[in-house]
Amino acid sequence: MTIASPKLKPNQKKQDNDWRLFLKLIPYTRKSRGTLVICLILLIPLAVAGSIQPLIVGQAISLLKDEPVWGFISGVSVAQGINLLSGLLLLTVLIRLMFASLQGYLVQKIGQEITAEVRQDLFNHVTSLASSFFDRTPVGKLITRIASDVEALGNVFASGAVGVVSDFVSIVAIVVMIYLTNWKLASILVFLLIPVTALIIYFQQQYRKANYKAREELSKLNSMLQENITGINIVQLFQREVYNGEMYRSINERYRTEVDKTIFHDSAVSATLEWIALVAIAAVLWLGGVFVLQDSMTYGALSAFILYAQRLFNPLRQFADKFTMFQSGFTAIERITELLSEPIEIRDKVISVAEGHRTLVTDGTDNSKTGEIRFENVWFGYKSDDYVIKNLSFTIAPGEKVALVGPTGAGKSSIIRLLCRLYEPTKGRILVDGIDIKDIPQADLRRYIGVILQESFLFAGDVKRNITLGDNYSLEEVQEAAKLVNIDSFIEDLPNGYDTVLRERGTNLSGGQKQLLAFARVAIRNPHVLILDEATSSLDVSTEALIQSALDQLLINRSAIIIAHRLSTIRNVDKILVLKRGELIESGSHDELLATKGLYSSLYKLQMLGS
Ligand SMILES: Nc1ncnc2c1ncn2[C@@H]1O[C@H](COP(=O)(O)OP(=O)(O)OP(=O)(O)O)[C@@H](O)[C@H]1O
Repeated sequence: MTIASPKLKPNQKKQDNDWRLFLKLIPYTRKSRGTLVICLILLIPLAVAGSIQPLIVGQAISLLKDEPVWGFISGVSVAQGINLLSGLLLLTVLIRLMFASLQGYLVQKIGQEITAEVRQDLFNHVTSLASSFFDRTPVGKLITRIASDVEALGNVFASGAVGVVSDFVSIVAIVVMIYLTNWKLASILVFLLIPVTALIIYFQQQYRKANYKAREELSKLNSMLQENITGINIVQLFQREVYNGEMYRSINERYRTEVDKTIFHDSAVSATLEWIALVAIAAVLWLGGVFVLQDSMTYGALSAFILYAQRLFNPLRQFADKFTMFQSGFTAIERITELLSEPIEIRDKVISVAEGHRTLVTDGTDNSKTGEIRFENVWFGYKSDDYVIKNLSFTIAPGEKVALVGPTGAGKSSIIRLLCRLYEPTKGRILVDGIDIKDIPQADLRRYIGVILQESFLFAGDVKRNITLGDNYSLEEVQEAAKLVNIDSFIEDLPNGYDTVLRERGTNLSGGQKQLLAFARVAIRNPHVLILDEATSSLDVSTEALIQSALDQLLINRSAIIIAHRLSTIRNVDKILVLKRGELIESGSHDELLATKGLYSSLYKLQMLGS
């Protein structure tokens, strides 16, 4: 399920936007619809029980003052009447107590269900977004949205949503009751409601604006915190603690200022209501006193009225409190919607049945005829006007080993990212076994190609899980893969072998050790094409030799693209493609390129001189 909507900026909001935002959540209530209906039905007994309580108190006072009372207590003694009325009052209290707790529980439950579903949708959506999205979005910002915005939304449902409806029903019930009791006094109260409502709406709007800004500042604050924790080594090595602390302080200060504004507007609502409630009670006492003196109103009715006046402002105050939460909730929905409507730029092509699926051969044992890679006039730039790959064309035949060589920033890694479809070419086509990669489901493509990067990411969990990554491989298969890349003895030497628990991001392993696991991770998947992007550069010479001999095994009958700065490691490949600023400038075998005396030959000679 996804919420798709045009992006909303805070200053573009129209009045009805709040409700439009709210409606976006309706699909999420589908599962809890039954519970929601029960909550709404419970509102009726709750409102009725609440609104007759002042009347019962009024009747008791009338009974004591010998004024006209309800029929069923007029024929009994005062003591009996008081007993009956107390019993009735107790009953209403019990009804409210019972139903209010049941309703509270059910509403919380619905809130949690909806929140969980929104959170899941956000996770699924964010993990489907293309790399370019992550290039421009700070991690802390994403985490804030997924964690605290969803939480704010949860709070709306947990105590706000049905609560507001219940407050509204209470207000309506009280208004009906007071009009039935005395329309003149009732009109004073209702008249006072008008300026109160206007003031509340004004303060709420201000609150909403401040809240949006506060959330934005919180995102920035979290981004910075996340950056500093992730890069803690650099922060400490370059003594950036004080400098970064100052930057953090200034964002923190801005966040505090915005939160202050939200608190001010929130308190302003409560203070206004407090003040108006007192004015209302004074007005009722004054005018009601006059009516009692003129004998046009009973003491009992006046007492009931004073209680009503208090109660009318109570739900209004709660209404205002919840409105604050609602405003935070709307801000949260707005920001969540923004993220959910972030387009998934790289999608699998929808293929009609007639067209048929074009999938790669992934389960054959003979890899020698598969794994052809062709770039056809490919152009690509991370920014639209700045090409880092320019009109690139080359073909890698099945089983061929090709090295990409070139100075830093020449575009070698970008070629790999394009081939794995982490980014889309701006122009041109990339084909694998004659099929445009846009026509291949991403999962198939990425299963077909095994990539080992310079630095591998490890997840918290044990060694085995870091190799299987949740796929269904037996321990024997994992051991076999480890043996294939010569790292079985390394794993067996770990404290608990394959069950050794790795900490987050694998910090209890060295850079080279992490890399070894990455080799097993790819080997177990038996890919048709192997890509090594500076994969062995973090290994010491003897480990590299060990891995290299394993790699030679792994590379048999498989196409491979190898990126290496140490040119001595790629001497034996079938073909070397030399890139400079995104362009292919030389191509051929090691010997051919040396003979042409171009960029490759000068790079190679420089390295030979160095060593
Ligand atoms: N995520 C990104 N966003 C914007 N520009 C990028 C991004 N990644 C790389 N670039 C730019 O693209 C160009 C090519 O980068 P690429 O990583 O492909 O080079 P490379 O040849 O692999 O370099 P190296 O040998 O240093 O790894 C560089 O100029 C780099 O600044």
